[in-house]
Amino acid sequence: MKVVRVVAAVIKATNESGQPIIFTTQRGYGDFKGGWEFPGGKIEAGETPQEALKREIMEELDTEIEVGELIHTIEYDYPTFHLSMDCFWSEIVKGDLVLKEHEAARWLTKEQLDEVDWLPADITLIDQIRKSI
Ligand SMILES: Nc1nc2c([nH]c(=O)n2[C@H]2C[C@H](O)[C@@H](COP(=O)(O)OP(=O)(O)OP(=O)(O)O)O2)c(=O)[nH]1
Repeated sequence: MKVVRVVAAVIKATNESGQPIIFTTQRGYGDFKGGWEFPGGKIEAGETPQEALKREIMEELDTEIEVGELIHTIEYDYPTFHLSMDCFWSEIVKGDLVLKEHEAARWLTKEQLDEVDWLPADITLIDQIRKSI
């Protein structure tokens, strides 16, 4: 099966009440349109995962991020391809998260993590994030 190598940013910040919040975006096009995900995309030849992630977030959200630790590499079989997705903790360095490709975005507290319809591959990661924020 074809393997698709993707990187995704779990962007973390703090709300007015001091609670940790996580940024998520809704797909605006394609097979998974309407599903919620972590922004990111495919790694191009010659890039490290961290370089790819910084590039993708700049392209999609006009924002510079600092890429932190790897949370987990999701391995998931979709019907037509295998997804291998490195998910990194990230923080905003500069920019306003402008939605250039996505339909919508939300900041979620730990309690709100179940309020959106995650892409199938992301569900296992959500439990891990809930435990670690
Ligand atoms: N970025 C991202 N992709 C995800 C997540 N979960 C998940 O299953 N995917 C899948 C959807 C896509 O098939 C692939 C992501 O690649 P992509 O963002 O470059 O997808 P795309 O369809 O826009 O591809 P393309 O038009 O740029 O070629 O991984 C996630 O949380 N973030």
